[in-house]
Amino acid sequence: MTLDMNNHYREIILGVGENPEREGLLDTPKRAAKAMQYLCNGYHKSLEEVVNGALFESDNDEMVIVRDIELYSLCEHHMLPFIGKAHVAYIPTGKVLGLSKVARIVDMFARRLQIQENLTKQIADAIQQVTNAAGVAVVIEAKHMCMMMRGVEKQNSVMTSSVMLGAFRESCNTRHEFLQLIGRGK
Ligand SMILES: Nc1nc2c(ncn2[C@@H]2O[C@H](COP(=O)(O)OP(=O)(O)OP(=O)(O)O)[C@@H](O)[C@H]2O)c(=O)[nH]1
Ligand SMILES: [Zn+2]
Repeated sequence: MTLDMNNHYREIILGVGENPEREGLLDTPKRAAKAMQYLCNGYHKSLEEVVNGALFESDNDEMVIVRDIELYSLCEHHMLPFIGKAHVAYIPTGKVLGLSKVARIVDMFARRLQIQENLTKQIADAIQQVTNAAGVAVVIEAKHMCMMMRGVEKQNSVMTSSVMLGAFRESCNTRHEFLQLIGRGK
C-alpha cells in the first residue's frame, strides 16, 4: 500500500514537470506518502480506542467547555489543508470525559478527508455517544487553503460551522451561555 503510494507520488512529481531523480526529490515520494498516511490516520482509529475508558463519575451537571482546540484537516475536494479551532461543550449526566479525550476525538475525525460541516457533526455525535450528555455543542472556525492558495484566493475568510444537540438546540439560554463562553456571544 505505502509502496504503491510512493509510486503515485513519483507520478505526481513527474506530472508537475519535475524530475523525480533529482537529488533533492529522491526520497520525496516516500516522505510524502508517509506524511499523507499520518494526516489521514483517523481512519484507523475507533472511538473506543481513543477514549480508552477515560470516563469518570461526577454529579456535576453544569456545562463543560473545551475551547480553542487546534485543528488540522484536509478538504475532501482538493486534499488541501483547512486549519482552525474547535470549541466543544457538553452537559454531563453522571459521567465526565477525560479532558484530553475531547481533543483526541477532534483529531480522530479531523485526520480524514473532510468537509467542515461533516467534521463538526461527527465530533458532536461522537461526544454524545460517549458521554450520553444532556446536550453537546461543537463550533469550528477554520481557514481553507483551497480558498487561499488557489481558486478565489481569499486570504481572510473564515468558515464557521456549528452543531447543537439536545439542550443546546432546545434552550436559547444554554446556547447563548456557550457562545458567550467561547467569546462568540453578543
Ligand atoms: N461547504 C464546504 N465547502 C467546501 C469545503 N472545503 C472546500 N469546499 C468547497 O467545495 C467547492 C468545490 O467546488 P467545485 O466547483 O467543484 O471545485 P473548484 O472548481 O475547485 O472550485 P473553486 O474552489 O471555486 O475553484 C468549492 O466551493 C470549495 O470552496 C468545506 O469544508 N465545506
Ligand atoms: Zn478544498
